Amino acid sequence: MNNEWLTIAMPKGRIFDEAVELLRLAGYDLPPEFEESRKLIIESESAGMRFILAKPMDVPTYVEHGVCDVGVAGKDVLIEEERDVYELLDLQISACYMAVAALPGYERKKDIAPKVATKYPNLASSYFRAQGEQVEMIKLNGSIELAPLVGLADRIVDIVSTGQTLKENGLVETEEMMTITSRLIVNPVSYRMKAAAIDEMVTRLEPVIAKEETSE
Ligand SMILES: Nc1ncnc2c1ncn2[C@@H]1O[C@H](COP(=O)(O)OP(=O)(O)OP(=O)(O)O)[C@@H](O)[C@H]1O
Ligand SMILES: O=P(O)(O)OC[C@H]1O[C@H](OP(=O)(O)OP(=O)(O)O)[C@H](O)[C@@H]1O
Repeated sequence: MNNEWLTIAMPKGRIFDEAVELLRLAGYDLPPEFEESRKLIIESESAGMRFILAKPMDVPTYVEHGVCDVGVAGKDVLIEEERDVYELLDLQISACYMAVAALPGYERKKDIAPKVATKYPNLASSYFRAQGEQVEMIKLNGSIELAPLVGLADRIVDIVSTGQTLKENGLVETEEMMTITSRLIVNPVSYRMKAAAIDEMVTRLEPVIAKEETSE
């Protein structure tokens, strides 16, 4: 393994294709096996880069521990995970937003803390704390919209993109909390030791992001 190379933590799933496209537009030569393979470590000799393919929620962990120099992670994941990493760039991909939702007509009962189901307990707790509202958090790992339907929770905090999941499950959005996009993050030590390669990456990505933004 060449230690001069940049090691990049890429999120598998939704963000992956858009992140790969951005890197290719920035001029990085990525192997065609990227999109097809089941390999979890992929190297590009011409780009001088090694990619590891991780679960989106784990990307900041790989970067914080320094096994990856940089990574691509949703702002939602960065807020939830609170890892010791620097955020370098808003890549403006995989845009969505975080919202509070409930069954129509839901009203908070006096003196009882409402139950909130979410995949993002830290993010949701700080949001409600900032609002001065006491809630009981129920951590789920997916199918969050199910919780109010079966009486597990009064409200949910979850990502909304098209709104289709809320609609099809008869839920309504009560508060829009924050917009979410994917970010380029870096390990603080890597940022000092591999400053030239990381700065070059930012310099190459910036015009591509701006161009993508104006073409939307
Ligand atoms: N509609 C959406 N739902 C969820 N995440 C979205 C959506 N649109 C964009 N995103 C971004 O994609 C990331 C999640 O990607 P993905 O759904 O592939 O991972 P995941 O939630 O860990 O998946 P799973 O647990 O289903 O494997 C989020 O962190 C968010 O930044
Ligand atoms: O507004 P929409 O376009 O409908 O997208 C939002 C839905 O997508 C995500 O779920 P995902 O598909 O990742 O499944 P999950 O429930 O297993 O997390 C998210 O948690 C919402 O449920």
